[in-house]
Amino acid sequence: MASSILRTEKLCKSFSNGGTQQHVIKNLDIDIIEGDFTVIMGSSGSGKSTLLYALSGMDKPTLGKIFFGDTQIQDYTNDQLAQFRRGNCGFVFQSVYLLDDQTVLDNVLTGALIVQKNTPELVSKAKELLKKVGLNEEDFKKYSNQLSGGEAQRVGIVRAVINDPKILFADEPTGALNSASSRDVLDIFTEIHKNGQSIVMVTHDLKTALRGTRVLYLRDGGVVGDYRMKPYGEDDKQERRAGLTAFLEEMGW
Ligand SMILES: Nc1ncnc2c1ncn2[C@@H]1O[C@H](COP(=O)(O)OP(=O)(O)OP(=O)(O)O)[C@@H](O)[C@H]1O
Repeated sequence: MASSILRTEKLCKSFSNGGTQQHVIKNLDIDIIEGDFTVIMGSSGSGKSTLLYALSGMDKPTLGKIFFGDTQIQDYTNDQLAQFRRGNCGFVFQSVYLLDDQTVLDNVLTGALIVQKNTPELVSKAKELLKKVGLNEEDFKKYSNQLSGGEAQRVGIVRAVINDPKILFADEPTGALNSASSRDVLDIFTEIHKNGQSIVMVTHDLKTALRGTRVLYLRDGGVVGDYRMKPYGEDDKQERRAGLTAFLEEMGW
């Protein structure tokens, strides 16, 4: 049976903007299921990134509870949250932020060494993952200014999964890429998900959302729509697109 990996109870996140309180997330109860590829959508400013940051321990909620498995993380200190993130979460953002003075391989290893020992097995794993995303031995020695945007994002994904995170969080991972690179990156997400990785991804892009198995639609600080799809590739592409489009139209997207 599908089990919950991340759950919120009455989650609230507010910001003080120019003296007024802006309530972005309001009493939100959601349940993220292990093994799902959950996509968070909603109009601009609906709080998608805010929710992702709260769920992943990058930011603290204003009120409410966040359960990661049986562990509640909402009252963690910044140090505890940092430790929690290192042990449980991987992150892919629109901008990759590779270290300029390190090679591709060292960028991946630097992320890994935060929680793992530098062993020949770790180096082999990093190389194997880099090869899986289409990079070769020559690419491993390159610096970030020698990579295309798509290549850099693929390195970013390897860096995010090298520590086997329980959840991979992504915020508009194809936002800065052209359509060919976007497709390559989305194919990698599909492959990672097929291998059992739980993913939570924010996007405003239909093609990206089509890769998910569940789409949560945010409005007025809450989830107003919850749409399910089969894993990508297991159904007719046109029907899948038509189904998701109809759902999003109903949501007023
Ligand atoms: N650190 C912050 N301080 C103050 N206000 C913030 C902060 N972060 C987000 N907000 C506000 O919260 C609201 C939701 O922002 P958020 O970035 O979560 O929306 P979004 O749905 O991801 O938007 P977009 O699709 O445009 O990226 C916005 O009005 C934003 O100005």
